[in-house]
Amino acid sequence: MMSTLEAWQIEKAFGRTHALRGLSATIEPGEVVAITGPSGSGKSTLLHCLSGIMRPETGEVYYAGQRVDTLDEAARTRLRREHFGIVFQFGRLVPELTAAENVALPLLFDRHGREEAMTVARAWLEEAGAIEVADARPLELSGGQLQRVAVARALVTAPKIIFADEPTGALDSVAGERVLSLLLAAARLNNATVVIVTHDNQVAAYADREIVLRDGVTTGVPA
Ligand SMILES: Nc1ncnc2c1ncn2[C@@H]1O[C@H](COP(=O)(O)OP(=O)(O)OP(=O)(O)O)[C@@H](O)[C@H]1O
Repeated sequence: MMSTLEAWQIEKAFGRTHALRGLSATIEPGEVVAITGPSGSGKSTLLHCLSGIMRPETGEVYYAGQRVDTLDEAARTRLRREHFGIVFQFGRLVPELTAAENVALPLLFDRHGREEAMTVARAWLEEAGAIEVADARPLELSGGQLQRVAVARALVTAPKIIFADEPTGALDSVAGERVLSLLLAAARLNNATVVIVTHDNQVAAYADREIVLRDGVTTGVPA
């Protein structure tokens, strides 16, 4: 089974809004997949269901052959910490911590010693082109720097799958392209799968495959 990710007929509603309406998708190990589609078509909801942040109401989600959607919160959190890395649009770094401490955090949760965690964190900041801001706090960083730190944090545990929700959405095209190529290069180092939600056709062009959503289901027709 390896690290295949599968969704079978998943449905998720928020009140009367049916964000996902029976969506099925399979993502193979090592694939780079862009989830695209118009605003409100369910892209982020799909990412949240695949990554175990959210549970669909019906349908099934599997990671490496293991059912994910029926796991309780603690087990899904453990799965995310051990196997997944997640990059959000605005970094979502902890403001009180330095960039290096933010990157080290997943390792500290994983019970690594502080010194080792900081060494590995700095190595990933170097890889992400953000070593010069290692000791700065998030409020002192530009959007591009924030996202490079967020990428380093997502990769520090060598995840099997990297989920990114509009990782370049807050950046201009030059900074966005830099963050994206860095994310993909780092993923390749680990043979990781990459699942990116994006509005941006340029970002989608980097993907091996596009999953196009419309009204909570996949469509073969590009948006
Ligand atoms: N937490 C929530 N509470 C209520 N409604 C929600 C919630 N999350 C998503 N929705 C609704 O579900 C639908 C799908 O939202 P989702 O964020 O998945 O779409 P999207 O394709 O990622 O949109 P965008 O490109 O604008 O980010 C939308 O109508 C949205 O308003």
